[in-house]
Amino acid sequence: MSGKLASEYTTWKELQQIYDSEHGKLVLKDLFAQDPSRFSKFSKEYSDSEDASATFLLDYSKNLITEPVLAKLLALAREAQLETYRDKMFAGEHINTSEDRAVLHVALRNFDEFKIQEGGVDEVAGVLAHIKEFSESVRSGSWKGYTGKTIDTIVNIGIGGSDLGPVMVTEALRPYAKRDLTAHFVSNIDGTHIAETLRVCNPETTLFIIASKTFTTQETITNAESAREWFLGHAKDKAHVAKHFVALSTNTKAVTAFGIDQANMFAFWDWVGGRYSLWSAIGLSIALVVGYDNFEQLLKGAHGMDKHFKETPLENNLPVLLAVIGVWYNDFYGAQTHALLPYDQYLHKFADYFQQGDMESNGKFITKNGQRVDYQTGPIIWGAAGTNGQHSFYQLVHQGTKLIPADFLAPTTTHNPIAHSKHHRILLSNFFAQPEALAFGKTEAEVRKELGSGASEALVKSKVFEGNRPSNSIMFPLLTPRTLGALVALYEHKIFTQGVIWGINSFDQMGVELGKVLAKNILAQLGKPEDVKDHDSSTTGLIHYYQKYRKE
Ligand SMILES: O=P(O)(O)OC[C@H]1O[C@](O)(CO)[C@@H](O)[C@@H]1O
Repeated sequence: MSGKLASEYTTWKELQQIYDSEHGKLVLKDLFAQDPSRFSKFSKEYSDSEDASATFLLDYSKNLITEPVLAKLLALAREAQLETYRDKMFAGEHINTSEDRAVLHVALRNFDEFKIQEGGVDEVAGVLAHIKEFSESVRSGSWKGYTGKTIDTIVNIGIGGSDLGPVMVTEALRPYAKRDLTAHFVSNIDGTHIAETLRVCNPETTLFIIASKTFTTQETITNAESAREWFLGHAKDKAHVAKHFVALSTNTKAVTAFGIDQANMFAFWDWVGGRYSLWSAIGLSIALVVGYDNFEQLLKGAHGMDKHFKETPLENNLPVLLAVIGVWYNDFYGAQTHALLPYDQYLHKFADYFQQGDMESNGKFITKNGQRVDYQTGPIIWGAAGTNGQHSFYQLVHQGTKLIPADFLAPTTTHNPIAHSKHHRILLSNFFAQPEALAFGKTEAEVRKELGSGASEALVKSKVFEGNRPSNSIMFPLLTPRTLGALVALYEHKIFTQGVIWGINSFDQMGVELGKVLAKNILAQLGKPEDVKDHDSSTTGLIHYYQKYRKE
């Protein structure tokens, strides 16, 4: 990130030349045929240096790369000064320049290993101790509600990063969950979300966790106020709020103004970005559901990946490899999306989580220096847990007109080996087959042979799979808290690396502001048709339609 646009880097131009002259030769079938050691060249095993059980294999051999292409992509990362920016992040420099903030989610899972200078870093251990003490008191039943009953339900009220991380992780770590503690997550301002949740809650045994970094987010505060009103409708006495409402926030003033005791507030700091906050107090619901020890394992797993990212040469650095290969497709092949396809039902929220993680981080057309980019930045992230996607959108992935790079993820061992792991073997056979089909396809000659001479030309053509569609495969022994931590941090650092290459600030989110301001203005005009002012005819027409048909 040298003040230049990425497209001005020498290596970028060289990559463009390579793409222009050689991409036609990058055919996976041929690349594998020419090199029997391609898999061993282009795959790496990660192992947490302190706990070898947190390990995974990254196979990136089914990508449209050769050793020279990969070397040039890594040279691009170097020309963008990735190593310098990585070190700045770990040192606590204010690399979030537009907000003049450090970017230190890595400090939340550091356990005193790296030296990081920034106010609040020395308070991390204290907040973790608070999370431990509180989560253990709720889980053990010693924390009592206003009628003396133990808590059996938690409702996390938050949105964006204050919701998606806890949702994704509590789903991913269900095998470790306390089964008699029900967790709900309310995010949407649509009253249906809180109403349907409260319908199944008992005020005497429910704990509300109000999760908001700023404690000003309209959705969260409105939902929290409705929850408090519902609660007081039953409990009557405001003093009981202390037993049933806690806050996770950086904004002490707003938390106390809401009526939550400061003793029941779990703090974090402005250097924790919302979409990187599951490791902070925002993870309280995770600790409640899976227990503090498992939450700590999650943090340690992420820390292991932080160490790997910080200390490993780029050639062997897994987040960097994923990032530069992503840049290859995004900026040279013109791919617009990237699919995350976990073959693990527990990871069914993984793509949703990284939709915010990646798209809110790298969905930007202005560089840190205020220049408009002349290349694509962050891809559209999407996906679903296998094998559901196969019966839905894989048709387009295999035979559509778009190039869709994808990551396939799967555990070798399932938490649910029902029917002697028959389900898991079938699941994995699909996990192995899909990348193979994408990469190698099926030729016209093969189809003809299969159909015999009577088949129509149209039928033959429709059954051809062009192949040469790239993917990464990630396999791990079992989805444990530590492995999950490592995987999430792997993608976080991939996003960071791509942001550095593109020269953008991955840590602000100015693009969410305009809609919020317009909505505030419109909210004040919803009363009467004559109040509706200063809009285009479409927006005015829509508001008038609402005013005509609404029922209170
Ligand atoms: O935690 P808060 O402050 O309520 O913010 C929620 C979310 O809103 C955003 O600021 C914008 O969508 C996200 O970055 C953030 O995760």
